[in-house]
Amino acid sequence: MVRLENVSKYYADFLAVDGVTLEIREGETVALIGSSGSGKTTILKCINALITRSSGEISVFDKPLDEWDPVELRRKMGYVIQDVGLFPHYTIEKNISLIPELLGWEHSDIQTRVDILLERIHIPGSMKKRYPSALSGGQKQRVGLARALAADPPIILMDEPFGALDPIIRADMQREFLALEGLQGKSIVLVTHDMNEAAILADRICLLDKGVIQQTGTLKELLFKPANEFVQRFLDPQRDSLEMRAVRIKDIMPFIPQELRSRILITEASVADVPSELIPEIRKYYFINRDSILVNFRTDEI
Ligand SMILES: Nc1ncnc2c1ncn2[C@@H]1O[C@H](COP(=O)(O)OP(=O)(O)OP(=O)(O)O)[C@@H](O)[C@H]1O
Repeated sequence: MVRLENVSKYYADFLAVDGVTLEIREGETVALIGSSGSGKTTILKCINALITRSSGEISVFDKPLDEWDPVELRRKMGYVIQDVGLFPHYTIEKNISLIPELLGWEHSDIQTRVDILLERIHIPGSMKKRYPSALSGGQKQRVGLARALAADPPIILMDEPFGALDPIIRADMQREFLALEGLQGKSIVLVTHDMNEAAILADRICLLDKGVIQQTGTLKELLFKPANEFVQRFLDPQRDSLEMRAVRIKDIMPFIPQELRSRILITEASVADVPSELIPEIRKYYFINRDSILVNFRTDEI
């Protein structure tokens, strides 16, 4: 869907992205993660041609980026950025309509689309004539997402989409994001600083340091088969909570007593997603048996 082959980017003589090779497959969410300045935003901007790479190849739907008509490329990619980037002098409705207008949609089709999207992001239709300054941070974020989804692009690029939100709204938005009709089936590249966010939202995680990919893989792979010491150290501060996210209830079922087992209904869920009243008990059995539980993850089964 989107393929980067040995992509590098220099700003003057500073190498910000160094030989990145990465594929984002149809329908998957890939998180680009790494410390500040590791090149995440630069990679995203290279993908949507906001900046030009210095070397390497990028293709979208198997067509080299340079062969795409810029308007057609925008049609394929929605872009969501941290400070939302809503135009303050345009109403909510107008902000969401921008790309469909650019693409020459009929006025009535645009109106219908705006109403559908507002409903999906749980913003009352009565608010569509408001300006962004009259919205909360979480609402602005949702309108930013609606704008990116307006022309139903198959690819969504998101740069720290929840970065400006306080932790509680952030957690709410992450949950909404996972459930949002309209995002299902899309290929998503998500830039984040937050390993937990990557763990919750992404199918695969691409960890960068100083412009170089250190490892691309599932959360399990990064946790239990780190490619190098950098990966290991990057995950260490949150290792317990990340393990809870990677390990599923069914993985620990044999290690918990029958009485507790009968209270757990969804065995496909990760340990982190069990009902809050069960978490302390499950954690207890998880930590007592941790080595036995994790043995499978350290083998080739991942
Ligand atoms: N226009 C520019 N001119 C010069 N250097 C730049 C420019 N844009 C980014 N850089 C540098 O390139 C490096 C990578 O920047 P980039 O914004 O891609 O990193 P990032 O991982 O997204 O960082 P952050 O998490 O802080 O947003 C940084 O050292 C940054 O200072």
